[in-house]
Amino acid sequence: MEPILEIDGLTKIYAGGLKALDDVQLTIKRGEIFALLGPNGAGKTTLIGAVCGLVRTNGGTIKAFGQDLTKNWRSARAKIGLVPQELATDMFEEVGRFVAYSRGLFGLPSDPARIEEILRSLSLWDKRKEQIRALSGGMKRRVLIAKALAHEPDLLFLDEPTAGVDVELRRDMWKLIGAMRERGVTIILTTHYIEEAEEMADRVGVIRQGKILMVDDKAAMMARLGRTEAVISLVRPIAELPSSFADYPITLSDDGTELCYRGGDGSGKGKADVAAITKALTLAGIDYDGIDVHESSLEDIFVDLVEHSEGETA
Ligand SMILES: Nc1ncnc2c1ncn2[C@@H]1O[C@H](COP(=O)(O)OP(=O)(O)OP(=O)(O)O)[C@@H](O)[C@H]1O
Repeated sequence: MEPILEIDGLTKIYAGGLKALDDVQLTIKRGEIFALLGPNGAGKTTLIGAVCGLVRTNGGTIKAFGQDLTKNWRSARAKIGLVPQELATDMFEEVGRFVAYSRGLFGLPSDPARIEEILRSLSLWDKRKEQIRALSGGMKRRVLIAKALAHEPDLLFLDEPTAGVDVELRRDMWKLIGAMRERGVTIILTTHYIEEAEEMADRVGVIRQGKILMVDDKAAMMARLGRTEAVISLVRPIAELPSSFADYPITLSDDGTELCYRGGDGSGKGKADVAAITKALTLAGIDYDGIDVHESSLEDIFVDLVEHSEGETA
């Protein structure tokens, strides 16, 4: 199927000379949820801004729905929704009017039934006559989502959709994002909460200093870069590792009471290694009284990736 968004060689240099996007290559498939992960200042918002026509780029191409955005910006932009990080609007505006108004901005006729459906799905219907300034932070965020959905976009950008909201609201948001995907909306979200990417995304991209470090299916990324860590506590300290353990990525703690394994590839190899090691310990007459096994999460992988690339680019 034709990708919904194709970004090629995209570069953005801000006025002060800072390269916020550096030859970015990214293809988004229709119907997927794509999570863009990156530390502060990595270029996530700039990338979204470039696709949404808010940031003027210095080079590269952006094709959405098969159209070159630099040549045919308007019709493609009408199919894109953006939920920005912050509300930049007239805070005295009424919720309902604010949301409904955005259809007109994209040349769509008014559709009160559709607006009602969106407001109800976000639990905003009862608040429709309230001024935006009277809402809580989480509710304001829902208003931003409602606004972005009002013109029925096929491609939706959510810039940090759950930053600063409480856990309950975050879970509600995840449900809502899942429901949008059910409707066929392609979703690109940026997040600091790796748990969010782990929960929601089909694919994950990692960006740092304007460069995309890696893009992969979430499951494939965890399988390829995942690690197993295990700490085996010994009953009595040993002076050195028996030579039969030489093939395993194990270290012995300084006091000789703990074996630390760090290996595997996220595919189950690590657990099999740990099982084999415990068997070998028994054979060697070394008693142990505890095993603590930890499979790496997307968070561990992300931290690893960003730290390594820091070493490379510093
Ligand atoms: N208008 C601007 N003028 C100059 N520099 C800018 C401008 N906007 C962003 N930058 C810089 O560009 C870099 C990328 O910023 P961007 O906001 O895209 O990052 P981000 O990944 O969205 O960060 P965060 O997670 O903190 O929101 C940062 O170093 C930022 O300071």
